Amino acid sequence: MPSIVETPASQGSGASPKRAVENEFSSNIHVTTGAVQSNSYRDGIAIGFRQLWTMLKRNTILQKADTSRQLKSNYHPEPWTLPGIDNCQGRTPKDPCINVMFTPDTAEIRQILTTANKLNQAREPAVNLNFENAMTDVNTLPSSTLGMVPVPDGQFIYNYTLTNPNVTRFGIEFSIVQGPPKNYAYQTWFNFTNAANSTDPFGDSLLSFTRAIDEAILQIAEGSSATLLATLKDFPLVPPTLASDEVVSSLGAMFFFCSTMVIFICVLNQIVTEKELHLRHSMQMMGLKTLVYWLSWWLSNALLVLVNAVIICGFGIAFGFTVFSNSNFLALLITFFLFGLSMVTMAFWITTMVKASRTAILIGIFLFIIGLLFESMVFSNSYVGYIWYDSGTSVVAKYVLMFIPFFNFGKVFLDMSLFATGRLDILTETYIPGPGFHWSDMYNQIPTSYTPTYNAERTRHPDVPAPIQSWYFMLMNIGVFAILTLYFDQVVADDYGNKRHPFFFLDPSFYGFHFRKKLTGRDWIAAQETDKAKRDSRRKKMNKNHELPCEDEDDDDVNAERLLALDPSFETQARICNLQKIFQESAFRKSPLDKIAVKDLCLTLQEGKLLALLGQNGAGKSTTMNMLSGLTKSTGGDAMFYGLSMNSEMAEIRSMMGVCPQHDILFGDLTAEEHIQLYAGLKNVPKHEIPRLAEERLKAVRLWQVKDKLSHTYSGGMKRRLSMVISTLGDPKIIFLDEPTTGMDPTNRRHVWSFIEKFKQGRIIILTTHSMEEADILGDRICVMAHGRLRAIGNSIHLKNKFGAGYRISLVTDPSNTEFVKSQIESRVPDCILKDDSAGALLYQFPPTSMSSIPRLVEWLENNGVTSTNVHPLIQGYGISQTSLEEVFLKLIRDANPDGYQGYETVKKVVDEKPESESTLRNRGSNNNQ
Ligand SMILES: Nc1ncnc2c1ncn2[C@@H]1O[C@H](COP(=O)(O)OP(=O)(O)OP(=O)(O)O)[C@@H](O)[C@H]1O
Repeated sequence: MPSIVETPASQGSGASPKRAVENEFSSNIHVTTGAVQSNSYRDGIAIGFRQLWTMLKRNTILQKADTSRQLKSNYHPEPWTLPGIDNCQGRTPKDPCINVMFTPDTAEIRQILTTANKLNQAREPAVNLNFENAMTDVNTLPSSTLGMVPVPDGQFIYNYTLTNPNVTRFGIEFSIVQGPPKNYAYQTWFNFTNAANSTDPFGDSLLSFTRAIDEAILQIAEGSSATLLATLKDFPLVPPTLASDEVVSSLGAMFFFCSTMVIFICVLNQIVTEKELHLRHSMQMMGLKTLVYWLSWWLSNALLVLVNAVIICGFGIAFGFTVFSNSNFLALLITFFLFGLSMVTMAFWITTMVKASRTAILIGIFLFIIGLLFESMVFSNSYVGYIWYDSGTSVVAKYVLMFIPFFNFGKVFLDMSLFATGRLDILTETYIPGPGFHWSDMYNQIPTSYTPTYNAERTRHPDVPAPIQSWYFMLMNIGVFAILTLYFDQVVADDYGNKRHPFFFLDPSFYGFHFRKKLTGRDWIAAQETDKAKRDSRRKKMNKNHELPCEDEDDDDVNAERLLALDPSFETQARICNLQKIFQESAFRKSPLDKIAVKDLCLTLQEGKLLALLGQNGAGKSTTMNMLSGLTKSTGGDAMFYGLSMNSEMAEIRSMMGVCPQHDILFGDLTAEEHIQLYAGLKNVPKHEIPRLAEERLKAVRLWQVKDKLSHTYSGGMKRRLSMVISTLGDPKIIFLDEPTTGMDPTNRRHVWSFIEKFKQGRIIILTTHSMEEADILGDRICVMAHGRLRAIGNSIHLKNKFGAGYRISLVTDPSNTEFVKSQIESRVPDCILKDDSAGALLYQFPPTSMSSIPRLVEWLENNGVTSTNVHPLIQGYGISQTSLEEVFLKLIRDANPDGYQGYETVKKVVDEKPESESTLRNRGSNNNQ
């Protein structure tokens, strides 16, 4: 401890006492602090150990004190007056019972029991126990309460108490060995449970009974040499197998609900994935009917649900669950089947509103959890399970519950399990087997004995309907969900924006009744013109506040094609008139900013003449194909194929149409041959023809060798070839091929080209492509689109001549002759353009206007070229080439994009040039401020 002392130094220096204290203190502190620092760690451990030791000592002392106090009380218990044995009680207070069963029945044992009875009489309360007739049958129940009953042996006591729980109060099995010394041994059987004849070993009655027997033996054996051995044994309990049965009956609805819900989630996933991959659309384009589509899914899932129901019922019976073994098999099977079907149909309905499979699975899991909680909480006991049927429950709640399949399933399963598995009587703890669930029970209202009294004050019983009602509700669920599926499938917009009017079902044409007169070709064309005029005036009105960019004039050929398409006297197999597609920015209103993907397209199509559609990305080619194939609804105009209108008779057109969409329409888990079988089936190709067709077509596109491989193992080019072949099934008169050769190697592409070339006879084929070579080779007519409009149309030569730069001639001469050769060429073709002149190599361009002069020039080149006689020719060599289609295409695209083509569809000028609104500017300003 630092000490405060006055040192001589402090005194001498005249320092204040405070300073002296500080100095002293601080010097001491220094030492002390050092000592504390060096010892604190060790001291800390030492202190810890010391504290631990102290606490251990304290605990030992406390424990010793506690034990000695307990021992003291055990050694010297409080005195206790033992009561006598009172009368037994049966399963219920009214039921007769047996007080004592004893064995063996000898005079000596009767003497012991008589003495014990007498000794018992001396206590309060006491019952007088008489000897009764012997009992030998374990199934005999007493008709009145019995005193002391002789029985054959200990095994009988075991069996009897097991068969008839809570009937017997005590059993006593003697084993007396005659001495000397004589040994009195006995075993007392007692009821260990808290019910009815409870003989709680720590309570009074068991002690009273053994005490009475012990005293009786001591009294009888008094004066002789004897030993006494008393043991205790509890009666057997209800076999443990009942426990699992109890779980199945109370939570079965939950367990069995799970297997059906797995099917539910799978259905959601399968159908939405099919939609997501556009496989459903492709099948519809190939003629698949909506009703057939749903019915096929429904039937295949019905089979799955049936198998699931059979497996559940089979396993339930095999494992011996009473709810299965004690119920009518057919009733159980129908219950599981109807539940499965209603969940499957509910899944169908959900799929109509979901577009992504991931969302579908999440919804499935969510409903699974909700259902699981529902089944486990509501239908795990009859109290909550039946509370909904009370007159006090709101009618709305009842109706809402009716529409939930798992509510109806839970209810009927609860009914069955209550009948089948019986119940444990709470009062007597006795298992009372159920009467079993019979077919007739489906029609009977649930008896009030099964429906708990749950309102103590008003003691109401819910009026629980017959189980069959839940079946009716499940059937109703199936019907309602099926109707909702078909309705939502029509009115919810698909990926292509197709949807019907919410009241489409009021239109007689939906049911196949067409009261409107079919238009003749002339009237149909007139209608298209009127329609276009209306559209134009509407659009003008809407755009009056927006300055639209000036559109350049249509090309002559395009105008001529328009006139031809709108000329009723022109005979052709198909024509497209003023076809238009606008993708709206907002689902609710039209706006000048809506995307015009295709604008007033007019075309004529002839059999045997393939039309190749070229255009930059986003030009509107696929949208045109989608409209023509019925995948997307047009927003204006129409097309007529063989006298059938695209807008109103698409179903008929589809029967003669084949489509190879831009994205492959293949099922990963089907082989090439199975695809042919599927789509040929949809196209109604005669069954016997399908194998021949498959071989012929697959060989043509070189897929025959891999016909048995699953399509997901195919390369991109192979998938494209298969999609192409599919579009040709069913001998279609109209074929749409949207970029059919994308991703194919040159060899296979040529095979496909030759296949298309042969196939186009007698058919209308429209093909879109980005390959100029493909268009050049296959296209009888080529049209180029840009920004949704037709820019040029004609055959390859015509387009090259019209839009190309003409011919190019390159030649080589001796540099000394260059000027002479130039003068000769320019005199023969005055409007030629010299493009290159270097070291005797000349490159000339001849515009299309100079076409007539070219033969003369070629003749002169030939005469002055290398021949067998002329070894030093003026012209050492020359070559002539025409402008390629690619150059024509690039020129047209350049013309259509005066501001430069970025490689993608530019946003409409009107958007670019739209003046920034005040609010936008304000927002920008505030963002900058931030
Ligand atoms: N569902 C849609 N919603 C909005 N705009 C769309 C939709 N489908 C297409 N478009 C737009 O319509 C225009 C034409 O698209 P389309 O797919 O027909 O072009 P394309 O000529 O087939 O292009 P590509 O050669 O790239 O296939 C594009 O600007 C595109 O962005």
